Amino acid sequence: MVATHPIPRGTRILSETAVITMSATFPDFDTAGKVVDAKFRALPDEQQSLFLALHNCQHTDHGLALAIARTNGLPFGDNEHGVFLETARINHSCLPNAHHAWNASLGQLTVHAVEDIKPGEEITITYMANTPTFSMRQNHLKDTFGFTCTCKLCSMSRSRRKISDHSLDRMLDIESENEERVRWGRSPLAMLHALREGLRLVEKEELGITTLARLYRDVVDILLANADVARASVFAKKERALRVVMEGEDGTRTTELKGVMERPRDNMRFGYRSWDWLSDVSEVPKGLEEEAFESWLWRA
Ligand SMILES: C[S@@+](CC[C@H](N)C(=O)[O-])C[C@H]1O[C@@H](n2cnc3c(N)ncnc32)[C@H](O)[C@@H]1O
Repeated sequence: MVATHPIPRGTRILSETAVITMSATFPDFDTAGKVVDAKFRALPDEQQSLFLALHNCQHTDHGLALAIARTNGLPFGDNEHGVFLETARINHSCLPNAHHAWNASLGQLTVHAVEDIKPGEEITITYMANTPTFSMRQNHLKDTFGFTCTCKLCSMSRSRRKISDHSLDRMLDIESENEERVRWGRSPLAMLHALREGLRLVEKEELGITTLARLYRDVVDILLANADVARASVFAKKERALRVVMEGEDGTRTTELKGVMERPRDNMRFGYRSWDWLSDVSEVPKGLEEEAFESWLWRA
């Protein structure tokens, strides 16, 4: 999919309804093949033709409809995958210029430009939930989608890639260490400081808005879970600014963050781990120098 005119950052490029949906956790391929085939046959002729024209890079042992659905399906909502006929035409980049998100109020998938896109430039999204190291990305994309990625991140010089991989490796460690801490309900302060390190790496490696927003989301969650409403409201504002670009004002997460900023105690995550850091929005310090404010913000 290629831009035919300039697309400013934050523009909603498209929003669309799925033609076929399936549970992300289907019982077995045989059942899934039959279910997806029945859904395909129920489509109007025009949609059937558009669906059949989509790329297929999967085995067809369980039917062509399932193979096409697996090549083109995107996760959405709570635990579903859907085929969206237009979005399915968008290629992958590990540093994409667009972002896809499920918009619950519209019941549609939206795609937003996250950078200014020039006429003639390809529009790209990421097919991955995070950005692992070069070889992990290459192997995953080759195995699942059958292509060799040559995006900006994957075509760096060998020496530059080594530095990038070092940071990405550390990011993976930070995220898995934090998952462990969440599982055992331990060390919110260590989690917070690990995320601060992660955010610095994202900025250093220019990993883009999607990774930045994902880390901010974790920060907001940790603060809310420990009842630190003052800091959560500051980070919610930072994350919301990114989500407006990625998902629009009516985006599901954008709307949730507005709630966190205005009525943090109503959020279901408020205090669910502890009340150890209980604070009030009125406690956000005013008039501090940047360094002192950052120090307060990160509980440094
Ligand atoms: C969901 S489809 C994307 C749209 C597809 N290119 C089309 O024309 O319909 C996924 C397939 O597109 C191709 N593709 C996606 N991103 C690519 C990339 N960065 N480089 C090469 N091929 C890519 C691969 O063949 C992949 O299996």
